[in-house]
Amino acid sequence: MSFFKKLKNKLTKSSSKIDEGLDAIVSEGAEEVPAIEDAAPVEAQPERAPEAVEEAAPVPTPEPEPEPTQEPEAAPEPEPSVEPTPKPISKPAATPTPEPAPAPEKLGLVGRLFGRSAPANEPRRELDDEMLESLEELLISADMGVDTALRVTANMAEGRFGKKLSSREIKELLASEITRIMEPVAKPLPIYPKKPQVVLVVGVNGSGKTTTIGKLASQFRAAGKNVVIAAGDTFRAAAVEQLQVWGERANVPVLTAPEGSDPASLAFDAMTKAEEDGADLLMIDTAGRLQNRADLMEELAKIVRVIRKKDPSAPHNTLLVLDATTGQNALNQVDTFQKLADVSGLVMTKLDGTAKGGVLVALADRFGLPIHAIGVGEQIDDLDAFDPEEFAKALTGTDA
Ligand SMILES: Nc1nc2c(ncn2[C@@H]2O[C@H](COP(=O)(O)OP(=O)(O)OP(=O)(O)O)[C@@H](O)[C@H]2O)c(=O)[nH]1
Repeated sequence: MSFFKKLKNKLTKSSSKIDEGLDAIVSEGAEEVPAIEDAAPVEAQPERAPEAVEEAAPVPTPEPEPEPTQEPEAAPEPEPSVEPTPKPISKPAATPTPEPAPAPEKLGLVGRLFGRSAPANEPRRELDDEMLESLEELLISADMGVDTALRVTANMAEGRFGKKLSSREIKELLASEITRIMEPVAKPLPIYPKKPQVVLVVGVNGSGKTTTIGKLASQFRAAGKNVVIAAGDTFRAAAVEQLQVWGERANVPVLTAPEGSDPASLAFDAMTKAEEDGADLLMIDTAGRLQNRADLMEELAKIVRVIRKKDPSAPHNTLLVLDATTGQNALNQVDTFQKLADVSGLVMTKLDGTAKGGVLVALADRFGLPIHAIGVGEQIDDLDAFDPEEFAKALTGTDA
C-alpha cells in the first residue's frame, strides 16, 4: 500500500470531517446545473515551486550525508533553516475582475489540475459570503485555527466570488491552498557531516518522543548508520524501559542512568560513548514535565551546556515532538518549547485516528518550522517524511 493510501486511511477522521463538511456546505445551497456552464470559470492555483517538490521528497531516513553542511567548530547557533516569522500566504496574482467568458471546454478545476473531466450535473453552489463563512467555520472546527482558516478561505475565494463551485472543486482548491502553505516546511531531518550528530528530542510527556526516537533509530539503522540513544528522561522508569525495548528492536545501544539521576551527566556519558563508538547519530530523549517550566528549562539548558563541552556545535537538531490529538494546544507547545530550547524542527505524531489534522496547517502557517516527519501509528514503519501534497489530499478527502 502506498504511503498516500495509508495516510489517507489513517487520516480518516480529519479527512472525513472536511470531506463531509464540504459536501454538506455545497448541497445546502446547491443547484443542479450542467458542468459545461459553470465548471470552466474556476481558476487553478499557481504551480508549485519546483525546489519545494525536491525538498519534500526524501524520507527522514538518512541518505548518504547530503546538503546542509555545518561547521564543526561553528558557534552553536540554531539552524538558519528555521524561519521564525511565518510567511503570509502569498496571494495568487489577484484578478478581481470577473474572468473572461469560459473557453469552450468541459474540464473543471479537477480536470485542469489532474487532466480528468468533471462529471456533468455535479451539484454546485454559488460562492457568496454565507458560503465563505461556512467554509471558515468548517476549517476552524478542523483545528486549522482562526487566522489560518480566514487566510485560506480568502485565498480560495479570490477571483471566484459569485462563481458556482462543486464540492469536488472546492476540495481541490482547498488541497491546493494547503499544499502551498505546507510546502516550505516539508523538510527531512537534515544530516550533517558530523560524528556524532546530536539530536535532542523534546516535547511534553506522552507526545510520542520515545516512539519517535525508536522509529527514527530503526530507520537510520536500516540505512546503515550507527546510532546511540540516551534515555534522558531519568524521572520516569517506564520511559527508560520503553526506550530499551525500542533499542532492542532497532539493535541500537540505549544508555540509561538510575532513576532520578542527572540527565545532563547521562548526556555527557552518551556523548563519550557515541564518540568512542564512532556513532553517526546520538539521539537524546528528554523529560517533558511542563508543570515546572523553570526546572525543565534548566534541565534542557544543562544538557546542552554539557554536550557542548564535547562538541560546541551540538545539538545539531532539536526536534520538538507534538501530538496531533491535542489540536490547537500544539500551537502553545511550540510557543513554550521555543522559549525552552532552540527548536529546529517538528515531528507530528498520532495523525492517525484524530480529527485534528488541520493543526499542522496552522503550525506551518504560524511558525514556519520545518516538519521533518509525521507519525501515523505505533508500529516501527509508521513514521514517514512529510509530503505536503499527499497530506493535503488526504486531509481534504481529495482523490489521489
Ligand atoms: N496512534 C499513534 N500512537 C502513537 C504514535 N506515536 C506514539 N504513539 C503512542 O503514544 C503513546 C505515548 O508515546 P511515547 O513515545 O511514550 O511518548 P513520550 O513523549 O515518550 O512520553 P513519555 O515517555 O511519557 O515522556 C504510546 O502509547 C505510543 O505508542 C502515533 O504516531 N500514532
